[in-house]
Amino acid sequence: MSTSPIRAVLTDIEGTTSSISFVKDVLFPYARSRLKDFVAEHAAEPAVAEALAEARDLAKRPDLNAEETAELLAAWIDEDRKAKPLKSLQGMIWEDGYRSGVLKGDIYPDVVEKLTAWKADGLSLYVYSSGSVLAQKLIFGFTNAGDLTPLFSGYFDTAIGSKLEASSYIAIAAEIGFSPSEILFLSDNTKELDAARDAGMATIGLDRGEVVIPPDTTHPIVTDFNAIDAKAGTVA
Ligand SMILES: CSCCC(=O)C(=O)COP(=O)(O)O
Ligand SMILES: [Mg+2]
Repeated sequence: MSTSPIRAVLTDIEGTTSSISFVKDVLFPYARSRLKDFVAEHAAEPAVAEALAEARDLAKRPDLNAEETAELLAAWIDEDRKAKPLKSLQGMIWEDGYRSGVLKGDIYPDVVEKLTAWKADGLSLYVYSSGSVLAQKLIFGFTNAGDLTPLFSGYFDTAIGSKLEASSYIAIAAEIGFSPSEILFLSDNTKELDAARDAGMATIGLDRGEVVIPPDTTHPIVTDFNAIDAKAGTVA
């Protein structure tokens, strides 16, 4: 139960506003199938070169050439590694797909309805996802319900820190200018919810039927956004 009125909602994406199956069965295969060609064509561009260098650093494989680094990154997609350089490159590859109309951000209808209502009710809305900020703007910018980006006041990825560390949530609160206790964090991952609660945020978990929520979790759990009283930071 939150003690101060909630002024902002911070939401995860995969498993919370969009299905895990959309990310795993649509977005990841799209990026994986284009990764090698994308790296071959764009390896000299600064943002791509930086991501490739960061991947080599993370893997402690400074010897890898661009093609070998693309193979390493493809293996990371298969492992669902939430590695920042992989997430940066995925966003760049998805951009073509969204802009050409091949990809459409698949956002749950209850999310569109409730985010719109919460915004109209004066709450500020933010995103915090392992997907890059570019990927976040794309998934919400090119959705099956139109461009939802006007709903959001800001986006955060793991450049601010790991989603499993309380310090990341404290940094987000400081950046958006609210006290942690004025922020409600929504996620399907109870470890992320633990970190946000340790930072002082109100938390609600989403059980969309795709992950096993630990039965002993102490976070309130809902199956969709309709069951959330965002201003109270509790289950409706
Ligand atoms: C931003 S859409 C792509 C989602 C993605 O790549 C990802 O890793 C999502 O992780 P989340 O933190 O939103 O569960
Ligand atoms: Mg998630």
